Amino acid sequence: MDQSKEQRILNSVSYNAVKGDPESVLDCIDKYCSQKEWAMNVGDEKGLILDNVVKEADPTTALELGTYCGYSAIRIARLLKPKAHLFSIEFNPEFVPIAKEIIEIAGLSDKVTILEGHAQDIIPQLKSKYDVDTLDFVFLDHWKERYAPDTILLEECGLLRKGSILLADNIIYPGAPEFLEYIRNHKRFECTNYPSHLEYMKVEDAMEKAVYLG
Ligand SMILES: Cn1cnc(CNC(=O)c2cc(-c3ccc(F)cc3)cc(O)c2O)c1
Ligand SMILES: [Mg+2]
Repeated sequence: MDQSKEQRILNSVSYNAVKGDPESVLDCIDKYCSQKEWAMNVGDEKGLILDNVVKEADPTTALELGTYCGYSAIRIARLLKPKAHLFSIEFNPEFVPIAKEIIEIAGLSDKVTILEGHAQDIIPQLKSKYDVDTLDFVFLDHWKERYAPDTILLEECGLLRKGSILLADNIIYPGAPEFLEYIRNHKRFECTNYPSHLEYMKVEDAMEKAVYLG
């Protein structure tokens, strides 16, 4: 059977990246996806925004919705302090083993736990099954129409605390209008918009940061 695009990305990383060097894995994926095959990694331009917000949050416990090939998990995990940890939820069973392998090549397997399943099923288990107290940082990059309901679910599960930082990808393209409406009209969130571009394209996109006020 033909290899998938995601398998080809893993092949490229496995062949070209320096084992244990997250930067070289990121550079390899960005090179492959800008020169060979486009893929929906957050990419280098929006990746810098992600880096800055992670540095601002300096999270002990972080959550990512939408692992895909592990690119943003590596961007986040490489900035985490020694005892900090990232949980990343991915529903597509084809992506999970590829992301695990790419994160292993980056040398970050100890800092990232990939949870396979739908966010709405796993979020309610984070406290009981994964010993999570509250989340310091959440990166939303999964199905765009799930951003709003899953944000509400995070709050309902008591996973957000005063100062928790949410960052959402693809606010413009593909777009997350319900999320934007929800987050900007609820007094419990303080929002900041970061204009950017769709990964590897000249198409306009943006990220939205929302700080939970408790
Ligand atoms: C299958 N699947 C597993 N996870 C997801 C959630 N992510 C997205 O849907 C997603 C899509 C795009 C995108 C797609 C087509 C296009 F023409 C332009 C942009 C970009 C992104 O950054 C994304 O995060 C989808
Ligand atoms: Mg995205």
